[in-house]
Amino acid sequence: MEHIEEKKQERALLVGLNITSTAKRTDDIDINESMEELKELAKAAGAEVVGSLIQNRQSRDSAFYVGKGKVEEIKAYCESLDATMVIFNDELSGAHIRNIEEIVGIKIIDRTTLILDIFAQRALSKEGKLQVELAQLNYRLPRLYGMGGQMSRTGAGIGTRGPGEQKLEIDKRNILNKAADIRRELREVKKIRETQRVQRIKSNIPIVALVGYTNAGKSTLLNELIKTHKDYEAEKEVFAKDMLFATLDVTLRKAVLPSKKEFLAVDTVGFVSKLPHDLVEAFKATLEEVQYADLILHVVDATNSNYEIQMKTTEKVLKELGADNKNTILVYNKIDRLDLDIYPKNRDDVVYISAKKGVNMDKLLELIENALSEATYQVKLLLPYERGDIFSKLKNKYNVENFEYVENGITVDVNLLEEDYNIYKEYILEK
Ligand SMILES: Nc1nc2c(ncn2[C@@H]2O[C@H](COP(=O)(O)OP(=O)(O)OP(=O)(O)O)[C@@H](O)[C@H]2O)c(=O)[nH]1
Ligand SMILES: [Mg+2]
Repeated sequence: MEHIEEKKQERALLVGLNITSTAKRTDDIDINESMEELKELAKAAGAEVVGSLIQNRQSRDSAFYVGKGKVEEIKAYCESLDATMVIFNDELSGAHIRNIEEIVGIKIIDRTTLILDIFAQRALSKEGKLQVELAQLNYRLPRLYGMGGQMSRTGAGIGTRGPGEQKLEIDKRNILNKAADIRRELREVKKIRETQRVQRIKSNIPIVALVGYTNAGKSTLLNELIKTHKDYEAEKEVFAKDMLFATLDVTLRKAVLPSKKEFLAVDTVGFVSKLPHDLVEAFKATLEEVQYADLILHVVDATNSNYEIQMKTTEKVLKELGADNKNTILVYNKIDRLDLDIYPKNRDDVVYISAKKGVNMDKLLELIENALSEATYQVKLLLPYERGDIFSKLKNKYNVENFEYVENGITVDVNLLEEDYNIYKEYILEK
């Protein structure tokens, strides 16, 4: 049985283009590092990487991306390596794929397809699956006439999972209809999510979202954070592994602060450089948890030689999500692997930890506690009777248990978020 499985594994040749002419953007990963990451992505998708090459060019070739001569070289190289597919490090147009495929004669995919494929393999929740499918349809739409014969003939394997093989051939109209259906379904899921969110906000439990580059240690940290909660059981731990995109679904778990106050820790999908825009778009719904979080922990793998670029990538995605102005603590992780005599000093918004070894967790929890306590204000409001609208708004959003009808209005005890504190300041009776 086993060797049959092995036979099916794709043998991938990786191809990168290093553009030499234009001024290099500072947030671009070095081409060698980028290829190393592509290799990890290919492995995460289940392929065996049999070779890797980089082409230096002044600019990309309009028809063959890396140039026709190079494509011919790739063909010969693939034959000698017995490769079954070629993975390009950038997003290709439909014409590029078709032209290159015609010469090389085996399946050609790009980085975007590879990432979408990993997501399609890993998505577990209904919402996750819908989101990936939507991203795949959006990717395919402009390339409908570009995906060549190889794609349709192979029938299985990386790049063909998801919406299914036949769907590659359905016309644009069908794809558009399908995309509209998925959007509708996602809106339904979103409604449920919103209801849950309102309940959470009403219960006054603050939400702390763990975000960061893939493999930074977000899930490991979440598992460490939840251990002290009274309801902790091993089954509540989330999947953490040395693998890109180990996490795809957003998971919320209860954790507890030194003051015994509870908070909800949210594990999220990791980011990666050149993350397909369609995917960010599609995952916006899931990542809304991040937008609504009271606090963000930006988890960074401090041992990664590219950690600064990884941070920039994460910040860029957060900005796209509209969560860049959130209260954030920078968490440098994996310091157990840093050979330091003296650890850098922790600051109010920066902490150095080892999630795996549980180093400096007390310091992190203290920072979370401080950040969260700043975020809410316990107040007594006096709302005049003609402002019943405010009272209903507060009742919808907060846990309003203590209120009283008095002579000149309603007095309400409520723990306000900063944004509402600023809006309703004028009605404060006492703090
Ligand atoms: N040495 C060391 N390894 C760690 C630490 N934290 C996490 N790791 C390892 O890093 C790898 C990735 O950890 P995860 O927690 O899955 O990372 P993640 O950020 O959730 O990754 P994705 O879900 O793929 O985005 C695992 O092999 C962890 O064991 C740490 O503090 N020290
Ligand atoms: Mg994870």
